[in-house]
Amino acid sequence: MAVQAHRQDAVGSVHDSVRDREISVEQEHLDRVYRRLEEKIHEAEFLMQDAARRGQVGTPGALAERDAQVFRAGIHLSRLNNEFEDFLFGRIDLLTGKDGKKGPDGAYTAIEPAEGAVRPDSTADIAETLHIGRIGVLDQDYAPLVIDWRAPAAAPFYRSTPVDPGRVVRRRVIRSKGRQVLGVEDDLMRPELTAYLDGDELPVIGDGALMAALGQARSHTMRDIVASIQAEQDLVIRAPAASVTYVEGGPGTGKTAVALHRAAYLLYQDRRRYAGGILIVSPTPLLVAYTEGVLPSLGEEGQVAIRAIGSLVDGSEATLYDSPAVARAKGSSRMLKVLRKAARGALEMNDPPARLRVVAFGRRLELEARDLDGIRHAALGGTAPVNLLRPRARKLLLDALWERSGAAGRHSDPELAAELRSSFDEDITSEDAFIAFLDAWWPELTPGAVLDAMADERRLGRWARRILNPGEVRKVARSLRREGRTVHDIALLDELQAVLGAPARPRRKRELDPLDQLTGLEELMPVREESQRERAERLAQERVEYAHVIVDEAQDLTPMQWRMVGRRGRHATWTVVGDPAQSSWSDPDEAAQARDEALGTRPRRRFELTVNYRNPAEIAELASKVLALAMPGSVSPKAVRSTGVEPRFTVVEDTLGATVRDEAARLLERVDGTVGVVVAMQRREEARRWLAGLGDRVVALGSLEAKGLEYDATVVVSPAEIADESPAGLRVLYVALTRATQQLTVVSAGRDEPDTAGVPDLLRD
Ligand SMILES: Nc1ncnc2c1ncn2[C@@H]1O[C@H](COP(=O)(O)OP(=O)(O)OP(=O)(O)O)[C@@H](O)[C@H]1O
Repeated sequence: MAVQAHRQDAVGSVHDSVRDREISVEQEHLDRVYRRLEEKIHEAEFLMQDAARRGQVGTPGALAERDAQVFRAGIHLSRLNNEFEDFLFGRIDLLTGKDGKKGPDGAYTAIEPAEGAVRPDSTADIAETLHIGRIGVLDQDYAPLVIDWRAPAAAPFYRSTPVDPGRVVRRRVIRSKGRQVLGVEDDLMRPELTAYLDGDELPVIGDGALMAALGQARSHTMRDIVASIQAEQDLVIRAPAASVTYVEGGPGTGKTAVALHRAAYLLYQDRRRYAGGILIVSPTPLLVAYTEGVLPSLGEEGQVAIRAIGSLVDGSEATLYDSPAVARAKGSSRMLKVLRKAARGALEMNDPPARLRVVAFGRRLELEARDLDGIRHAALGGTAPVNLLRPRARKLLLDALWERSGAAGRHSDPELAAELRSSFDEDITSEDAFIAFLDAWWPELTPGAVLDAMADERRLGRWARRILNPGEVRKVARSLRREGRTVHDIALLDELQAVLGAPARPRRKRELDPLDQLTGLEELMPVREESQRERAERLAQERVEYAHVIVDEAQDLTPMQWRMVGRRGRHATWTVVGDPAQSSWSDPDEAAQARDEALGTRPRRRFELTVNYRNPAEIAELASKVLALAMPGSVSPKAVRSTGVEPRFTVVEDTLGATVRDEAARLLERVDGTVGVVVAMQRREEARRWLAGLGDRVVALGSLEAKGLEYDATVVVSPAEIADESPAGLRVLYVALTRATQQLTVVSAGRDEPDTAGVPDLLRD
């Protein structure tokens, strides 16, 4: 288990003066680091000025050199400025290592202590002290002042536990703001040891950095967890990027946090390889907005695109939700066949001409409907995408006309015959009538046009015969007639793009990371002119495939969505994180099959996260009742905190809206941060009106929108209504019940069948 015991009980209450002394020790170190950073900033500024001076020389070589220098200095400055805030957060005190080897960051590499490091009387000397931060800083002599949290030397900060301490004796979390150290908190990894640092006994301070972090009020954006990553999480973050890293864990186990930190780690560890980009697929735009700040806080953004599953196709943005029945049909792999038929059928949707009439070699030639049908049929027999079959169809038309012309037998000499044929083809294909015919008879189709064509129920009925039932056809067609696209439509559009073979976009130059691959001015210019964010957006738009794909909330991807995501990582390595117990997809087996197809035969390394850092035990226990119904036999993650506040149960008295509003207002008074009100999807709009005027600390969410988010307190409205809304309703309810970090109120209506204490049927033992 990751949460370590503290020696505070053993040593009694630590005297304030010891705490103050330790804070001032860290303050001294932080001051040194800042002095060094300032030196580096001056160096960078000097470089920029110097480079500007050189620019006046004006030779092409000098200009290129100037740009390179300005560029490097600019990056340096921007990194330093960005990471100035709160970038030193940890320290480890270590025993002498097994060998005396040092790594590139100047720290000793041995994981285990040297034989004699601990003396027979259980005393030892601290041989090395490392400070951990968001970036690495070396002093003038190349000794490490701060180790980058992603460097191998920093791993013991996260991995070491009292059970398996390695060389670590004391692990310290440093809290600082700007240039000031505010506090320190220690975990002792070898409580049995008396360790000495510079001749004095090693002091141990504090009552748990992790608990302090977990208890903090939540805002509308996620924070990084770089100072308190736990050992089982660190194993995932630093897992080698070969093939597929597959992570399962219950609500609040840090899957999203781990996925984001892993992206930062991979970039640090092999920037060149990931110049091909990292894609993070998130379930909703709300979760994208919630997590967007984490990577910049870790100093990474440029090469990572975080995109909602409904925004993966450029030019189309999902703005609507489908009803569960429609979602089930659209997400299912049955749609694959429907789309293939639609793509072919759509060629004929605009009443194509029934005959072709052209003049060649002064003769009128004609193909009748029956001929044309035969030709279309033969052309569609090819396996290529429909748009790319057009040249084949054109060729078959010309063949038929050639045959009809009777010119084929005119020359026995093959060369002359070929010449005749080519002038025949040229004659026809330059004719306006033929060009117009081809455009109408084999139009170039776009994914959007085909999807729109499926909105016609009769047409869709034809294309989906024996694949969707008539009820599904009616509902899907109706949903496609609405203004705007749903999240499931986006995967259909992407599939259609593959089926149709939409015209390939012009190839652009592969984006190189300028830090590693400084080759010429063309790579420098855009970087200096764009903000990091603009650059990330541009890269995301230009890229179709990525070097690494991270899928968050993977349990929710439908088979069609897996196909869409799979296309973006055909040659990628993958990190897939999810929790089957939270799946809102009705048929998890079908989705698992599609996932396996997307990931191919790549070997998988499985990891499990077992500790719930979000919910207090009181809330986790209530949620586990729904888990038992939704997925009998599954094990809830272990909650690390307890608040002593039991969930509250209320029954609607007057109107649902008034009760919910009162409960939300009550919670707003009790917590400092955010309040989330989770309702069934059909009540989303209504719920927003209920909360009008309560301020921006409170938000109303449909149950599917709550995915991945968290609030200080939540109101879950009518568990039965949420559970009844879809075949996966109980799992969706489990998600809703696990969003709060401090307090939970459950509001029940009649259909919840509350008992006298207000506890709804679904949440009773
Ligand atoms: N090591 C940690 N230190 C501090 N906070 C942590 C740590 N691990 C997770 N957390 C916090 O726990 C909360 C839950 O994390 P996260 O949202 O990543 O979990 P999740 O597994 O993705 O949850 P869900 O499946 O419910 O979406 C977040 O507030 C996160 O910051």
